[in-house]
Amino acid sequence: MEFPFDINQLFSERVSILDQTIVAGRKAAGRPHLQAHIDTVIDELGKASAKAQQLPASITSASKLQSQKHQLYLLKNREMNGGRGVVVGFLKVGYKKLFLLDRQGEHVEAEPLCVLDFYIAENLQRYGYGLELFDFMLQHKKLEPLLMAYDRPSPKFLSFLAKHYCLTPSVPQANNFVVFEGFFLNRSAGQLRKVPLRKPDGEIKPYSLMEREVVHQEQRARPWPFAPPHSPQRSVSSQLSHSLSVGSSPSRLPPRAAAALAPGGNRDQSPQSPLIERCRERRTSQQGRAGRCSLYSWHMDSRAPGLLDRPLPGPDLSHFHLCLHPRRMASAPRPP
Ligand SMILES: CC(=O)SCCNC(=O)CCNC(=O)[C@H](O)C(C)(C)COP(=O)(O)OP(=O)(O)OC[C@H]1O[C@@H](n2cnc3c(N)ncnc32)[C@H](O)[C@@H]1OP(=O)(O)O
Repeated sequence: MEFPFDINQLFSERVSILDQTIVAGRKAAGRPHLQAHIDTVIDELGKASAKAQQLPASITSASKLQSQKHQLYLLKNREMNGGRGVVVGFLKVGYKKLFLLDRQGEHVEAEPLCVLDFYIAENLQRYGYGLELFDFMLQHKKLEPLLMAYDRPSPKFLSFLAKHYCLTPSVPQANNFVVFEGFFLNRSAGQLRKVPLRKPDGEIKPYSLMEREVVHQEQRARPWPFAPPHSPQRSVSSQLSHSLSVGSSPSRLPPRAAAALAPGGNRDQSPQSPLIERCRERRTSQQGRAGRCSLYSWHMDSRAPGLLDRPLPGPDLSHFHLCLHPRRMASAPRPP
C-alpha cells in the first residue's frame, strides 16, 4: 500500500508495534504532520481490511487504537515505491474476556489474546508476508497460535491458520470467536474459570460485544435509505467457492514487488527470513504445501477422531474441509 509520503520516515523498523501510546510515539512527538501521517496509514489500512472482509465499516482506525488497549503490528517494505517504502499489512491483537463452550459443553470464562484484525495488501497476498507478521507477533508475545482466540476469521484466514499452523476449529461457539483444538487442553485450570449455566439475574451472555458486531449493529440500526439494500456479508459457501476458485499459487506480484522479492534482491531482512523465504519459494512449487504442520503434529494427534474422515478431492483442499463438512457447518464462522 503506497502513500504520498515517506513510509520509511514514519516507521523505522520493518515491523512496528503501535498501541494507544505509541500511535503518538517518539518519532511523531512534537511533529503533528508525522502524527497525522501515521493516523492516515492506520485509517487507510483499516478501510482496506474492512473492504477485503466485506465489513460495512472499519474495525481498525487511529482513533479506535487510541481508545482501546490493542496492539497493532505494522509490516512495511523499505525498498518499494522508489525507496519511500510501502505498508505491506497489519495485524491487530488484544485481550478479551470471553465466555466459551468447552468440549463438555460447559461455559468457561477465559481472557485469551485475540486476533481482531489482519490484512495484507491485495497485491502482496500469498507471498508469505502474513506468515512473517503473524510469526513476529507470536514471538513478541511468546505465545502459540493454539492458545489464542480469533474474532470471526475469514475463509482466507482459516485457510492460512490451517496451512501454517495446522489449526482446526474445535468446539463451535455461540459468539463470533473461534478457538482451536487444544485451546482448552493447553491451558492451566487457573486460566479457565467454569461459569455456572445460569446466573441469579438470568442467563449468562455467552460473548462480549465485539467491534465487528458493533459495526454490524450500527449498520443495521440505520434507517432506510441509509441502510444497505442487502447484507454486505457474502454467504460462507460463496466465499468458499470464490476462495477455491482463486487457486492456490497465483503469479500476481507487481514488477516492483517482484524485484524486491527476487533471490538476492534488496528486500528488508527479518528475523524469520529463512522460513518466510521458504514459504515464498513455495509459490512456484507444489512441494512443501503442508506448510509447517509437522511442527504442530502433536496437536494434530489430539484432534477429535472422524473430523477429517472424508477428505475433499483435489490437491491441498484439506483446510476447507471443516467448512464444507456437513457435520461442521455449524462451526462456519461467518453466517450468511
Ligand atoms: C480475525 C480476522 O482478522 S479475520 C480477517 C482476515 N483478513 C482477511 O481476510 C483480509 C484478506 N486477506 C488477507 O489479508 C491475507 O490473505 C491474510 C492476512 C489472510 C493472509 O496473508 P498472506 O500474506 O496472504 O498469507 P501467506 O502468504 O503468509 O500465506 C498464504 C496462505 O494463506 C491463505 N490464503 C491467502 N490468500 C488466500 C486466498 N485468496 N484464498 C484462500 N486462501 C488464502 C492460504 O492458506 C495461503 O496458502 P496457499 O497460497 O498455499 O493456498
